[in-house]
Amino acid sequence: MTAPKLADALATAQVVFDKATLEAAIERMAGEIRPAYDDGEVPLYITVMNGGLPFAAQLAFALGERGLDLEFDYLHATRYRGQTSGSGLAWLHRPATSMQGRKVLLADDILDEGHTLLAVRHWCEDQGAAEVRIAVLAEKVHDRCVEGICADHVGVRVPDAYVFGYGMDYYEQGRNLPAIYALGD
Ligand SMILES: O=P(O)(O)OC[C@H]1O[C@H](OP(=O)(O)OP(=O)(O)O)[C@H](O)[C@@H]1O
Ligand code: HPA
Repeated sequence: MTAPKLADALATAQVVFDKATLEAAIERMAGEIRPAYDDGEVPLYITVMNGGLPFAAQLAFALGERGLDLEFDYLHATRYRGQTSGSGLAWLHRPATSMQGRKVLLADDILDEGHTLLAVRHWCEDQGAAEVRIAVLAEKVHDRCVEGICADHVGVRVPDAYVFGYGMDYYEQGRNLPAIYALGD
């Protein structure tokens, strides 16, 4: 099946957050997160691929500017697989670094229904993480979120529509758009 075209989606999509607003939100988040690591322990910074990549990079620099060192690793768990609705979670890569006794900071693009980050957080806890903190660029506002998950740090709240850009894909396209768009009707 050929994927719907990004250009067609952009023709009717709305910009919900532009680049300047997102950059400011990430700076604010870094300011909020920094004091959680004042004890000098280096957190294990886990990027949730693929969508979390641009946000995680920007947040890492903003934390570095505030004097916080991070140890990097990543995981890839996906339940949308290039589609606009989710199904079962598939783990494509697990971090190689031991989490035993570590403070883990997860960076992802979006908390939508919460299944992905709930499973990821449980996995980190099962691996012996001493603490798991979650930072997401966007949280979707609706009442379908699973019980037992919330983000500790949120950049922006997005409406209940399929969103893309700034790491998030439209059929694996548009991840490097420097704004968040909501898909039109
Ligand atoms: O809260 P949920 O409803 O579980 O959805 C959020 C997850 O979905 C997206 O990942 P996706 O499965 O699209 O994988 P990708 O990052 O590789 O695109 C996104 O990056 C989050 O990890
Ligand atoms: O609205 C979304 N857009 C992109 N990826 C997603 N993963 C969960 N929800 C979304």
